[in-house]
Amino acid sequence: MLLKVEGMSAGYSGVDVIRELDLTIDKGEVVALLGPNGAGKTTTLLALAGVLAPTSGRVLYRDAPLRGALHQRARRGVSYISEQGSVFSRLTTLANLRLGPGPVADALALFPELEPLLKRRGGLLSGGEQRMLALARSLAGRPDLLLVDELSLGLAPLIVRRLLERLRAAADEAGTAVLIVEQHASQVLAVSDRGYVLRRGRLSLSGTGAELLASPEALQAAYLGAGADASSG
Ligand SMILES: Nc1ncnc2c1ncn2[C@@H]1O[C@H](COP(=O)(O)OP(=O)(O)OP(=O)(O)O)[C@@H](O)[C@H]1O
Repeated sequence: MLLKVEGMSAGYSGVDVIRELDLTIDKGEVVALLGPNGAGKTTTLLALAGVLAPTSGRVLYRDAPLRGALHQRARRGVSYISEQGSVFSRLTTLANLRLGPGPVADALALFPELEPLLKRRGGLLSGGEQRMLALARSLAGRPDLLLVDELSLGLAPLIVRRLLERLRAAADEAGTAVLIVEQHASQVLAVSDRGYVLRRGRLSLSGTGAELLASPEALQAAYLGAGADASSG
């Protein structure tokens, strides 16, 4: 198992907003972390990225504790793309790519769409182009574990599909394990091996991507808190 999270709790100012989470990710797996607004998805990623310290539980990465700040985790192959896109808005696309952990040529091979945009400042790129830039930069470094927050926020479905397919390819071709946070379930589950649904900081449902897609009622119940719900705390 690449990543094993056991009983992880984390929050802000001494108040836990995620509680006792258990989750695993294997090499080459795409795992969706789903749930309604405020469920704790971003908080989970922040805790795994080293931005936020868990208040309890263990996080094992390749059987050893995952510790330290984001840059220290990056050396162990962990990459994190925040909801804001992780793009430096005053730097050009090219400068953004050069700051990345891998060759610029590799980033451009993954997203040739960026080629005509190399001289443009990051802040002037469209939302979709910024997401491509962030993904290209990260994937060029061939991370072992990629944590991605809200890829689809405000983007056209076609672009979302392109980005998700790139992530699936990174998992299949480079063995990257991807944990992807999404509010909208169906598109991401279509490329995911497994999914977890968070509700009010606790896991309320999990299954394979196919299982979760095949049972929209269970998924909806997990979001709304009806039916099979373990998140009443
Ligand atoms: N910096 C913060 N300080 C205090 N509380 C916070 C902070 N960030 C988030 N929270 C609270 O923690 C809870 C979980 O937030 P989180 O952002 O992890 O949810 P989410 O599932 O990612 O939601 P969304 O889909 O809306 O982004 C929410 O109740 C939120 O208000």
